Amino acid sequence: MRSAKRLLQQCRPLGTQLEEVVGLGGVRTMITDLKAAMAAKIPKEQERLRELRKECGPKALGACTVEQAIGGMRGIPAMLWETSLLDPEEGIRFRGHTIPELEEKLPSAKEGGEPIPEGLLWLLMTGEMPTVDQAKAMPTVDQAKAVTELLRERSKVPDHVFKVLRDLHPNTHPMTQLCQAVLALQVDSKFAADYRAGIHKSKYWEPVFEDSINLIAKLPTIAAAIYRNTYKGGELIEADPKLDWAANLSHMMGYDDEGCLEMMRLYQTIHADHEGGNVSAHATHLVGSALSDPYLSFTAGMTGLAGPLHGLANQEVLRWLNEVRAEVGDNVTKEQMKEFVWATLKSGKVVPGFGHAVLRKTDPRYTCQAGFAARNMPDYPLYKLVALLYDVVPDILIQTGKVKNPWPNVDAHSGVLLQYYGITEENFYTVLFGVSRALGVLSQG
Ligand SMILES: CC(=O)SCCNC(=O)CCNC(=O)[C@H](O)C(C)(C)COP(=O)(O)OP(=O)(O)OC[C@H]1O[C@@H](n2cnc3c(N)ncnc32)[C@H](O)[C@@H]1OP(=O)(O)O
Ligand SMILES: O=C([O-])CC(=O)C(=O)O
Repeated sequence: MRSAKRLLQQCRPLGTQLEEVVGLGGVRTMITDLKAAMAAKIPKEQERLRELRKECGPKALGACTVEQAIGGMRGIPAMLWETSLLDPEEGIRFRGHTIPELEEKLPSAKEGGEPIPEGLLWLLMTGEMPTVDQAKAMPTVDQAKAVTELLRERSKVPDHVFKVLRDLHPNTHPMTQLCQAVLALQVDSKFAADYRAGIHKSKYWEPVFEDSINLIAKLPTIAAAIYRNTYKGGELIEADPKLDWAANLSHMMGYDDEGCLEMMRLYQTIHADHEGGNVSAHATHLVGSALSDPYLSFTAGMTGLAGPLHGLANQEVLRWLNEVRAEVGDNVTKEQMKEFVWATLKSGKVVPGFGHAVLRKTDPRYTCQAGFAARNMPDYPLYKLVALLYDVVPDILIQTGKVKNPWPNVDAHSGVLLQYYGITEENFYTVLFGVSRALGVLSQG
């Protein structure tokens, strides 16, 4: 199943822009409070959806074939997904912006640095690029910085959640731990409480927003606790109040290298959203449609992300690369690599990190990470090994005659960046993916 957004664009009334607010004395101010920004938009968005239904309700979006029904509804434009749009040739656009555009336009923590996910969250939720405080004429703080503060205020994780994590079987996979921790937080769901109290349906968005922000704010601490419990003897590290959301995740895991902080900001930005038809987004949305609260819905998405054909592929890529290195050493030749790829296919396995349900070109998130690696770790052997795969794998997958997209996806490259900065425990990688994915699937709401 895929987003119906492109087909619906023809029916879209004029887009609503986030308005500047004229305050007391006629001084123009810009909304920096994310909830206020949402409150200014939501009634119009609700109206737009009603209009869309009224005007375009009976229009057909496309045909549905038997193959699509058998193939898990791939390619059927059957879901409205506002936050991102996936083009098979071009890749993902977040609210209309490509990955290179985001790298250029989103605010960063330091001059010319990587984008911060707080800016992306503002963009995903409001549909507007966050302002930065460069035009000093505006009596405002940076909108992305305001999101950093909002998340910091809500970041405290209740003790009972740490207890749940500590009591799990020591072999529990980090993704299973993530799901358990999020479910443990559900006791504090504002949406569940307000629903019980009889909230009017036009107001649902408010407690959903509160739950979503509370959850996003707590995820770095939860992820870091899973990491430290599983691999570092359980000694937790406090958040640093000077750091932003993604940098704090790296810091609480125990990685303070400036390069690693920048890598984590980029990683958390680009993994956030991939339209609505992928398993994690679809599962979150599906469960949410039963009015299950954001904690329950997000957990459904995470159980899907934990599958090896979806988010767990980043773990599988590293395992697979380590098998190559164990068998032939670090200086793998092109011929040895080809043999290894064929052996993988002949044993009935997939080549992890290659192929895609929608994309028909190299994933721009792969290209973005390869660019980061070229800038920051040009001589790193694992980076070179992944670059060699790019030369070898697509040709072989084409020769199988059945793979629709032989090019690498996001998961082919993310492990290289993490390994370089010392985060070597590949079983943990999908948790980092999941923390980022919360930004997209919870913004879609
Ligand atoms: C964040 C993400 O989720 S990105 C995806 C991460 N997953 C991976 O990297 C795992 C490897 N890739 C794959 O398994 C697939 O390409 C998927 C799951 C991503 C997409 O699956 P599909 O939409 O079914 O792909 P496609 O239509 O090309 O599949 C046709 C055939 O090619 C096979 N194929 C597709 N990709 C690969 C691959 N990388 N290696 C081997 N075979 C493959 C499929 O298994 C299928 O075989 P079958 O007819 O014997 O069942
Ligand atoms: O879109 C998909 O099917 C899978 C994917 O790349 C993602 O969810 O990031």
